[in-house]
Amino acid sequence: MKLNLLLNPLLIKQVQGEVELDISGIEIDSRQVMQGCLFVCLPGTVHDGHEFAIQAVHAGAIALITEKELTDIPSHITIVQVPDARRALAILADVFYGQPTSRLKLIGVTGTNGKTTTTHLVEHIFNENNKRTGLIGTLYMRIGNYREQTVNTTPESHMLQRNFRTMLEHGAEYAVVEVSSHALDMGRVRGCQFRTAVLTNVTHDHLDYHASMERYSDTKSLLFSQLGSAYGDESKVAILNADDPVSPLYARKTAAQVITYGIQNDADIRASEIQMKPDGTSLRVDTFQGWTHLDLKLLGMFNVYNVLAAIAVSLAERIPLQQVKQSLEMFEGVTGRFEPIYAGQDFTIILDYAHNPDGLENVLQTAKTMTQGRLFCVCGCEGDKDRMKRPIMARVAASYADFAIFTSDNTRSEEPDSILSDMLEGVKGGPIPSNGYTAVVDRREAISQVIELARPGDCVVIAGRGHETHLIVKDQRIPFDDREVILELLGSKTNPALYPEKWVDDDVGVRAPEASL
Ligand SMILES: CC(=O)N[C@H]1[C@@H](OP(=O)(O)OP(=O)(O)OC[C@H]2O[C@@H](n3ccc(=O)[nH]c3=O)[C@H](O)[C@@H]2O)O[C@H](CO)[C@@H](O)[C@@H]1O[C@H](C)C(=O)N[C@@H](C)C(=O)N[C@H](CCC(=O)O)C(=O)O
Ligand SMILES: Nc1ncnc2c1ncn2[C@@H]1O[C@H](COP(=O)(O)OP(=O)(O)OP(=O)(O)O)[C@@H](O)[C@H]1O
Repeated sequence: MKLNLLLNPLLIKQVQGEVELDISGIEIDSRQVMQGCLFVCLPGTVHDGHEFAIQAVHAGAIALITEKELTDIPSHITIVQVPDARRALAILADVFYGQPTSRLKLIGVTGTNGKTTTTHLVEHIFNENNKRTGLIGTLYMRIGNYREQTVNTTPESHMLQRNFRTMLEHGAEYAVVEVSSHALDMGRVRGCQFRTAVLTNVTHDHLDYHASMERYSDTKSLLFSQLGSAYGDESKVAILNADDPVSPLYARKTAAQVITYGIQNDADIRASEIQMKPDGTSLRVDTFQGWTHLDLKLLGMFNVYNVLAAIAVSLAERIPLQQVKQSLEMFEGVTGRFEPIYAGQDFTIILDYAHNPDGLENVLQTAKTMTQGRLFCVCGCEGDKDRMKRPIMARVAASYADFAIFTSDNTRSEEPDSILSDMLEGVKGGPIPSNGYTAVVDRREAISQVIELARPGDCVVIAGRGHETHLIVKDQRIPFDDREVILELLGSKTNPALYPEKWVDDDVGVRAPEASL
């Protein structure tokens, strides 16, 4: 596409050089630049993209979008100075990829927990009902059998728009996308024409970035205010969790029609008669399209909320309730989200992605209701992220589990001991139940200990990492997959020849190591 066409909608401070250029792509990372690219210099949290402009030119960039004047750039390179490079990036990406969201029916899901599960539920229902649907989120971008890996839950706007374009090329009618608070804050979804916005919930997370819950909640509400205030042929819908206290404020911020869902409070779509079983959940759902009974394979009250949100999205798209029911009852769950791992052992192991207080509490609450014996939990907290949630998560784990092992997650630049100390602050001397806990720095060792402790009827929750296959330690990505570790350790436990004699003791109290580092 010609640079001058791309620049048309932009507010520009200054242009230096030729604009009748053919642009082959848009890039924000000098290491990804190809010949003929337009390189957008973004100020970042670690670096300033302007510092890499010359590398981008050497890699093949023929034009630059900048916020500052650059001095060392060869004169044949076009430099376009704009007031705000991030805003410019969103507009450029939208134009470059042919405004794909004006042709896709776009559904955005935001919230602290449940985005991945809800987007997968929506994708599943839509695909089952012959509405070809693409998905973007923490796990991947996918449409049909085509998949691409994503670095962020919500990619930067140039990647996002490229993904939408790919979906259109694969025949998508709908796109369902997880919208993180970081993405809303950084304007990654600016330019996206959302048709439906969904809120799962707002609870404590990411306060390293957003600083306060007020700020975090305000950022999430942007998805709803950005639905726009025009009423065209297509009606915009905001789907809100009636049991979350932020919802009335979010309703006020949007001009769209509102559908509420919930369990406790009055709602347009409401679940009742909820029964948790070992292999699923049954419930009654009352909607503005009548009522039905559901027998889900999903476990957990939190998943009832995710299902209600997905029902709301589906009914807004006029999919009949009975068809929604049939699709939901076939849904098997999402990888690493309350996923039972079975390798012939005589106790339950749940692999889960809960990495904040509310997620962990929900998961352990659910696990407790299905457990006849003792409940064990392995969990950790990430380094260089929200320190405030560490003691809270430890307290949650120790309150619900009969025995909790605190261990390492992505430690990044921090020392594992220091993260564990922060966690232990939450259980030391506080008014928590007298359940046992310990801290084991090595994650594999922590999982090994808990598996050895488990006996028939017990349940082990390995939380925090779900689908992840690497641990980030300093600046290294070290292969570590909880699922593989669990299966490997179960292999030795379920194989009697390898079963270690020393673990035959059944008394957790005696075996629990000291509750200190
Ligand atoms: C805090 C944050 O969001 N950081 C994002 C940001 O990185 P950054 O600001 O640190 O970038 P930087 O390293 O300072 O570099 C600044 C600029 O220089 C460029 N650069 C840098 C080095 C170089 O050699 N050449 C070069 O051109 C970079 O590409 C960038 O454009 O821009 C990068 C490129 O788009 C993102 O990948 C990166 O996300 C990182 C991986 C991240 O962890 N983000 C998290 C906080 C995040 O966004 N999470 C949410 C979900 C959270 C959740 O719900 O759990 C998400 O949507 O993923
Ligand atoms: N509606 C919900 N309410 C509370 N906790 C939930 C809910 N849904 C899922 N969880 C818990 O949160 C974990 C993450 O779920 P999911 O991946 O669907 O959320 P997410 O919002 O996509 O998370 P992330 O943004 O970190 O990728 C699950 O493993 C489960 O423990």
